[in-house]
Amino acid sequence: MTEIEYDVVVIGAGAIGENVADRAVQGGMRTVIIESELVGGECSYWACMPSKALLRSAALVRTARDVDGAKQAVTGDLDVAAVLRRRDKVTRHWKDDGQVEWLNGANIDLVRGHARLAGPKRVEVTAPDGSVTTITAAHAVAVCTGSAALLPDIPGLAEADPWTSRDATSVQEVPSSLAIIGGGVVAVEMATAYAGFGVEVTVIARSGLLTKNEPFAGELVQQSLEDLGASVTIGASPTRVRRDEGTGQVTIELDDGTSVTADEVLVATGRVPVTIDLGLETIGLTPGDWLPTDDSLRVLGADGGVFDGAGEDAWLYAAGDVTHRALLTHQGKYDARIAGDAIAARANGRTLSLTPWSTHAATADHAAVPQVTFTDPEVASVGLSAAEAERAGIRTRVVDYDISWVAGATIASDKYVGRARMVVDEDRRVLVGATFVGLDVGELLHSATIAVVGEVTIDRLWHAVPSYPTLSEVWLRLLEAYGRPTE
Ligand SMILES: Cc1cc2nc3c(=O)[nH]c(=O)nc-3n(C[C@H](O)[C@H](O)[C@H](O)COP(=O)(O)OP(=O)(O)OC[C@H]3O[C@@H](n4cnc5c(N)ncnc54)[C@H](O)[C@@H]3O)c2cc1C
Ligand SMILES: NC(=O)c1ccc[n+]([C@@H]2O[C@H](COP(=O)([O-])OP(=O)(O)OC[C@H]3O[C@@H](n4cnc5c(N)ncnc54)[C@H](O)[C@@H]3O)[C@@H](O)[C@H]2O)c1
Repeated sequence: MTEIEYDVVVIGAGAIGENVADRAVQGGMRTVIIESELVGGECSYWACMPSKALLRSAALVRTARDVDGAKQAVTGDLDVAAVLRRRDKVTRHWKDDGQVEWLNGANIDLVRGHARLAGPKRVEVTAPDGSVTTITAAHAVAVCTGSAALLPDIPGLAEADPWTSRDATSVQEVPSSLAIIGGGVVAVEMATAYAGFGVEVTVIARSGLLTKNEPFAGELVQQSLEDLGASVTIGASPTRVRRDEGTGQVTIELDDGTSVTADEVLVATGRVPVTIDLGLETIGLTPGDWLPTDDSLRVLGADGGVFDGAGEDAWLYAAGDVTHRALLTHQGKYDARIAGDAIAARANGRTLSLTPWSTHAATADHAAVPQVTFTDPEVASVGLSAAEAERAGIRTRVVDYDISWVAGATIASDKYVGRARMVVDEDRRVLVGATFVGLDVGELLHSATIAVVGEVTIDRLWHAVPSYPTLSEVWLRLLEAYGRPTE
C-alpha cells in the first residue's frame, strides 16, 4: 500500500470537483483529485452536453421552418445519424484526454480509482488494478461525487432493464418508440429530443410537467410536445412494468387502468446522491445520504452544525449535486469556487465572514438560481416563482407579458409563442424572480439574474434600456405593465 499526503483531496473529477481543485491550487494548496470514471463527470459525457447536442439540430430546423424565406430552404428530413455523430464529437467519444490535459495545466494531480474515506482526513483509493493508495489531507477533503438516476420502487421496473439519462444521452440506435416516466427537466428535454427524431414518445407525468416552474411553463411545453407528435399523460402513476420476452417491448401499467407500450422506457424521476460506497460510516456519517453544507460548503453533521467542529478545524467539504443545494452544473461550479477558496483561506489561518453575498458565502443558492430547460420553447427562470415567493411570506406583485407581442419576437419567428413573468417584492421594490418561456429566451436569462442578485430596484430598471428590436424589450413591456413611477 502506498501512502501520500496532500493539502487538499478532492473526490470526484466532475465539473464541480475540477473547480474546487482549481481554486484550492490557486490558493497555494497542493491538491489531488480522484476519479473512478471519466474526468469531466456526468455533465460532459452523459448529461448537459450530449443532451443539448441531441436537441440542437431539430430545434434549428424547426426555427427555420417557422421563418418564411428560410422554410423554403428546408427541403429534407433531420439526419438523425449525423446528429448522433455530432453528439459523439461533443462528448469527445467518451474520452477524457482533453480534460486530463486541463488538470495538468492547472497543476492538479490526478489519481484514478475509487475513493473511500478511511477515517478523518484519510482517503483510500482502489485503482483499477486493485492496488490501494492511502492519501492523507493536511487540510481538507472535498466530496464532489455527484448524483445518479433514481429508480423508483415500481414492481418490475428494475427487471425491465429501463433506460436512465445515461442511456438516453449516449444512445447509438434510436428506438421507434420511447415511454418516459417523469415530468421534470430530464423528461421534457429528452421527450423533445426524441420526438424531434421522429420517435413515438409518451410522457407519463404523475403531477404535470416542470412543476417547479411557473405553471405556464409546463403548459406551453406540453402543447409543444403534443405539436411534435408526443403523447403526454398527466395524473397517472405507473404501478407495474414488464418487458415482453417475445417482442422485447416494455409495457407500463398505470393506476388509471390504462397502459403504455414502447420499445424502451426512460426513467427520469430525479436523482440520488453518490455516497453509498464512500466510507462515510468511518467518520460517523450515513452512507447513501445527501451531504448538506453551510454556505462555505462545509459538510453539516446530524445535529445541523458544521461536521467535526466549525472554524479552521473543519476538514470535510462537499460541492455539486451531492450536496442537494442546486443540481445544476453552473450553480455547482459557483459553490465549488467558494469551497476551494474557503479551504485555502482557512488553511492560511483566516476567519471567514459568511454574511450574505460575501466572497465565501454561496448566497445565490438561496435567492437566485438560474436554470434553462432546453425544450421548444425554452424555459428560463431565476429566483422564486410566484408561488414560492408567496410561501416565503413576501408581499409580491406578479406581472405577466406575452413575449410574442415584442418586436424582437416578430423578427425571430413567424410563429413566436412565449410568455414572461416577473415577481416583485413590493416592500423592497426589487425583483425576486423571473421566468421567460419562448424561442431563444435562454440567452435573456442572465439579465434577470443580474437584476435579482444586484437587487436592482424597479425604478432603476427603467434606466436599463433594451435594444430595439430584440427579445430583451420584454423587460420594457413588463415594466410598463407594472406601471411607471411618477415621482
Ligand atoms: C440528462 C441531464 C441533463 C442535464 N443538463 C444540464 C444542463 O443543461 N445544465 C446544467 O446546469 N445542469 C444539467 N444537468 C445537471 C448536471 O449534469 C449536474 O448538476 C452536474 O453534472 C453535477 O456535477 P458534479 O460534479 O456534482 O457531479 P458529476 O458530474 O456526477 O461528477 C462526479 C464525479 O465523481 C466521480 N466519483 C463518484 N464517486 C467516486 C468515488 N468514490 N471515487 C472517485 N470518483 C468518484 C464520478 O465518476 C464523477 O465523475 C443535467 C443532468 C442530467 C441528468
Ligand atoms: N437544462 C437543465 O438545467 C437540466 C436538464 C436536465 C436535468 N437537470 C437537472 O437534473 C436533475 C434531475 O432531473 P430529473 O428530471 O430527473 O428530476 P426532477 O426532480 O426535475 O423531476 C422528477 C420528475 O419525476 C416525477 N417522479 C418522481 N418520482 C416518481 C415516481 N415514483 N413515479 C412517477 N413519477 C415520479 C416527479 O413528479 C417529477 O416530475 C434536476 O434537478 C435538474 O436540475 C437540469
